Amino acid sequence: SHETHDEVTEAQTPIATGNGDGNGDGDSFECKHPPYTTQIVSSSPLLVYLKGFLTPEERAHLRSASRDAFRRSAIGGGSRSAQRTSSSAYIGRDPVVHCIEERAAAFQGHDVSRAQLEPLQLVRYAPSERYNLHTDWFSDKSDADAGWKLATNGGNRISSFFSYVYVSSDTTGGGTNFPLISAPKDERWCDVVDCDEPWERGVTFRPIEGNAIFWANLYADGSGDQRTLHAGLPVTSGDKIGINIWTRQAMLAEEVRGVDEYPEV
Ligand SMILES: O=C(O)CCC(=O)C(=O)O
Ligand SMILES: [Fe+2]
Repeated sequence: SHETHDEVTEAQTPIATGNGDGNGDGDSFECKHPPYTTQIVSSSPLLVYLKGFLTPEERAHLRSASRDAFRRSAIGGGSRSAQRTSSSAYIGRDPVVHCIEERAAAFQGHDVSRAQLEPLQLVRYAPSERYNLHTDWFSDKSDADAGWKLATNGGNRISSFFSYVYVSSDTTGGGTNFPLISAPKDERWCDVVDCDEPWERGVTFRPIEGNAIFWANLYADGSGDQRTLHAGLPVTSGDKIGINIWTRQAMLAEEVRGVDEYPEV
């Protein structure tokens, strides 16, 4: 219909026209959430697959806004590690980021607010780079600065989104593997799941631009769920950029989240 056509045009034009500085602060941007689809992969722990969670325009913006900010990734405690050989970049809040934050919070229901989200983190992998098996939730034993994280900053990570921002056409490898979650059985999953992996490896999602996985990290009593163990498998060729959206149990201090320049109206 005419209306549908208009919506598509509006969703695509504003970011592209912006003010051209790549900061997403052009005043023409209007947040329009894409009609992404969701499917449950596992109910315990909860793991949901989302198709079309990030639009092509949002992905292009995330890439250009983070281009110069990548540094060798750290793990808990702020240290470099052979466990995680990727580069990461934190991206400041701008209208596009705000829009993605709003979507990520809304997906989790009315009891989760945008103020519980950590600053969004992009992760870039070049060939051979990977992130070995880990959980995203903090355990005070493994994290040198867990006290800082837990006390002042909203507690533990209740959930994670990992979305694929960029996957070069020659990319091989680079799936996201959950060894303790059973792979779904129906062959229709094979468009997003690597069905060539042996079943004892659990489930491996192939990196597909715009799609995302969401999972719950904690049990109802707040303790970490070890079954959420996962890895960013080595990229064997090409490049992969993903984004982490982590939600805490409570609102984060402004010193962590940054002043909210784009409050909800
Ligand atoms: O790269 C991936 O597929 C997963 C990355 C990840 O788990 C993380 O950055 O915490
Ligand atoms: Fe992770």
